[in-house]
This record gives sequence, structure tokens and C-alpha cells, in this order.
Amino acid sequence: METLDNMFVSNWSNVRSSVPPSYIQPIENRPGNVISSSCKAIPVIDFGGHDRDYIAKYILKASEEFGFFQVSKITTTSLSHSLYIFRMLLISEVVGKYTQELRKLGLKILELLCEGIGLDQEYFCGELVENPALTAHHYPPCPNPSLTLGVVKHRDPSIITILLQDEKVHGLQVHKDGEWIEVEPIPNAFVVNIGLLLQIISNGRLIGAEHRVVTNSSTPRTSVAYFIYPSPESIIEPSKDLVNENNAPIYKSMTFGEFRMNFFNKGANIEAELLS
Ligand SMILES: O=C(O)CCC(=O)C(=O)O
Ligand SMILES: [Fe+2]
Repeated sequence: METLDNMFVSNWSNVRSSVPPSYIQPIENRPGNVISSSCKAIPVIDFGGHDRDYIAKYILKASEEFGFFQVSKITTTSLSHSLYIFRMLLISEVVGKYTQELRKLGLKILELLCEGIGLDQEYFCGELVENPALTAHHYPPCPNPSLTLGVVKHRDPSIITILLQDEKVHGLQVHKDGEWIEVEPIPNAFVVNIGLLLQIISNGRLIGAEHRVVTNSSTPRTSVAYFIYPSPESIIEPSKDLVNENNAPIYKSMTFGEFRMNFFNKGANIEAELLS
């Protein structure tokens, strides 16, 4: 009989010499070769080193092309301080401080993206960003990384997601033009990705890119994701300010509650459900 200890995924690497059958992915989903050429790298922007206009243009371009970018060298002292302690200990007071700082960063990024696509800068200040959630992931070493995935291919059901990756361990990959691109771990940088909700609101201009996490056989990996979600009653639809007779809405209107139900029922097939 399995002991309680052996049932924790995080302890498997000590006790399992093979991947449990329920974790083995169908052949078409298993990790294959990954592109790591610099022309296909996920864009990185130094938040401390450029003026506002440059940053706004850069993150708009990255969000249109990749749906992903990284922000490095964020100068707020309180964020680097809370990031430092956050890595040390995950207690409620620190989590509170960390999420406050991430909320500020998230709203700043949304403000800049709004500016870029032609939405009011205050578009994301009410119920559309009211319900954030913080999730920690732990990926233990895996006996056979070629058979399985840490997280299967998905788009986030969020407005945007801000992810703190492990400082050294690779794992996150983004799907672009039929290839998987690695998101290089950069110490103290955050990975930002456009969620499916912002793809809808921008009427398809910004990409809620597919991504997945691969495992490795030697080093555990931990990541912390901050998802910006709306309240369940919020209406999710292409913004009225972005559609007109030449640019018809390509997505239906639904509440976030309905969207979430569809998302969890339909999984990867949700796109068809969203189109108008
Ligand atoms: O662990 C990661 O790097 C990403 C996790 C992820 O994609 C998610 O939580 O939606
Ligand atoms: Fe994700």
C-alpha cells in the first residue's frame, strides 16, 4: 500500500523510477525538439532602461506577435524587496505584499497596452481586473521527461498572467508558427502573457498564446503565476471602441462566469465556442 508521503507528487522522484501511466501523454502531445535560436526568442524589455513610449510600443509588438514578453529590472524597491522575501518564505503577509506589487505592475502593463491599441487608459480599472488569483506550481524531477508534461498545452483564461519563473530551471515553452519556443529563465524578471480574455477584448489583435511546461530529470522547478481575472458578472466581448463596420467583432459576448464554464467544459476546443 502507498504511504501518504509517496502520494505527494513532489516526493515521486525518490520513489518512482517510471512515469505513472495516467501521466503519460498521447504521442502527439509529447515534448519534441524546441527552437532556441535568438531570432525566435521571447522579447525581453528592461523596464528601468527606456522611456514610457518605447516600452508601450515594445510590449504592444510583443503582444501582437508572440502574446508573451518578459519584463526585467523593475525598479520599484518595494517589489524587488518583496520578491526577495517572497522567494524565502511563503507566508500570508509576504504574499499580500507581493500581490499588491504585482497588481500595480499588471495595471501598468494594461495601461500601456490600452494606449497602444486605442482603448481608454482606465479600461482595466474596475470589475475586469477585480478577481486576481495567485497559484504556485512545483514540478519535481521526472523519471522520463519525454513521455509527459508539467502542464499540457493551454491558453490562460485570464486578462493577463504575470509569472515568476524559477531563476535557473527551463520548462516554460510558447507555441508560435507551429514551433515551441523556450522562455529563457532570467533572474528577477517576470514573464507576462496575454490571456484569452484580452485576445477577445482586443478583437484578436493581441494573442493569448498557447504554452506548456516540460519537465526535466534532474532539477525541481517552482513557478508562481498571478492571474488577472474579472468578476464573474463582467461582460467579456470585443471592446466597442475597437469594432466598426470595417472591423466586425469576431467573438461573441458572454459573462466571465459563462466563459469559465465553457473553458472548463470544452478545454482546448473553446475557440469555436467563442467565435461570433
Ligand atoms: O509554470 C509555468 O511556467 C507556467 C504555468 C502556467 O502556464 C499556468 O499556470 O497557467
Ligand atoms: Fe498558463
